[in-house]
Amino acid sequence: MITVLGLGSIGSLLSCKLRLNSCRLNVISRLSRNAEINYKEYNGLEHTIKGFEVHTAESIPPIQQLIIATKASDALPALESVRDKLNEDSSVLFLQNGLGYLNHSKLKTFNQQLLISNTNIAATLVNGKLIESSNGGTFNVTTYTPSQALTKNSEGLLHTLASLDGIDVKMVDNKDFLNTAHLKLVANCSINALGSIHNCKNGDVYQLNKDLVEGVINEASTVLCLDEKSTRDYVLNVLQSTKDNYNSTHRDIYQRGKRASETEIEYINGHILREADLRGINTPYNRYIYDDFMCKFK
Ligand SMILES: NC(=O)C1=CN([C@@H]2O[C@H](COP(=O)(O)OP(=O)(O)OC[C@H]3O[C@@H](n4cnc5c(N)ncnc54)[C@H](OP(=O)(O)O)[C@@H]3O)[C@@H](O)[C@H]2O)C=CC1
Ligand SMILES: CC(C)(CO)C(=O)C(=O)O
Repeated sequence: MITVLGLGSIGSLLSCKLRLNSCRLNVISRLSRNAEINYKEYNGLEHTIKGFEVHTAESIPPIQQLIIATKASDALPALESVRDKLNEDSSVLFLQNGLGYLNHSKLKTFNQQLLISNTNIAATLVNGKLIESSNGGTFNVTTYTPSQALTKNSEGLLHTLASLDGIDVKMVDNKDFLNTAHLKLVANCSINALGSIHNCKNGDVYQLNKDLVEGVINEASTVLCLDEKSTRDYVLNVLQSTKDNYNSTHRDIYQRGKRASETEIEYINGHILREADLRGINTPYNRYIYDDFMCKFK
């Protein structure tokens, strides 16, 4: 059985899709929440989704297959909070945006199989209502430890994920994963901070910030050694396919009242700045966006 840790936008979306597929699941939330989600599918169909149990980390039964659906900075503390509920053969899937948050020696103390992924599905939870704002999407998945064979629980978890409506799961090797993660990072570098600064949907980011978006794509492609044209095509495609979404950082700022330093921008534009620094590359557009965001929401 799958356990979803974190009942925000993506955790709720996966929980709803699992329930619509008649899968049994447990969810973990820090707040006591109603075990009911009002879900509006991308195609406009609305449902009230029930039938899953909301637990705390303390009350959750033993976990076989875990999806960590928190923000990047919460992912390791969240995993730690359920350490004693995992068995040796449990499987854990990360899906966070951003890079650098898993570079922690603590992860090596987990014997369970860890899977890392990036995804282009999109959703927003507004006032208790979950709005799906992408027409499905893909999870690019790899094992955290390179070239590991999948365990039974990992296979089961990915098989269930792939059976959900609109969800595609691609198992890739570590090199290809890094490539997809880098592309996704450039999309997030172009969208999340700017969408928050301008308080706009993804679909309006480009028109409002054409020069900045083009500058960020150019810089990030250089830093991450990506082909600039295909990176640009990828970013424009994400902007279009998620045009009705307020990005996940926007929600942290406007709905949760988080400060800039508590958001994922540190692992998004911040990651590019750190990599650029290491390699002596000048990234004025990224620097401008990062500083503007940090100053505006300090
Ligand atoms: N939203 C989107 O469209 C997309 C998001 N992503 C990525 O997916 C990840 C999740 O994003 P999103 O769903 O938007 O984020 P949200 O902030 O909406 O949800 C995160 C949830 O995690 C919960 N949480 C954090 N720590 C714990 C913990 N220790 N125990 C239990 N619950 C915890 C938070 O709970 P609490 O309410 O208590 O703070 C919150 O409900 C992020 O990395 C994001 O960048 C990727 C693609 C698209
Ligand atoms: C794909 C996108 C930009 C969707 O909004 C996202 O990853 C996010 O919101 O963080």
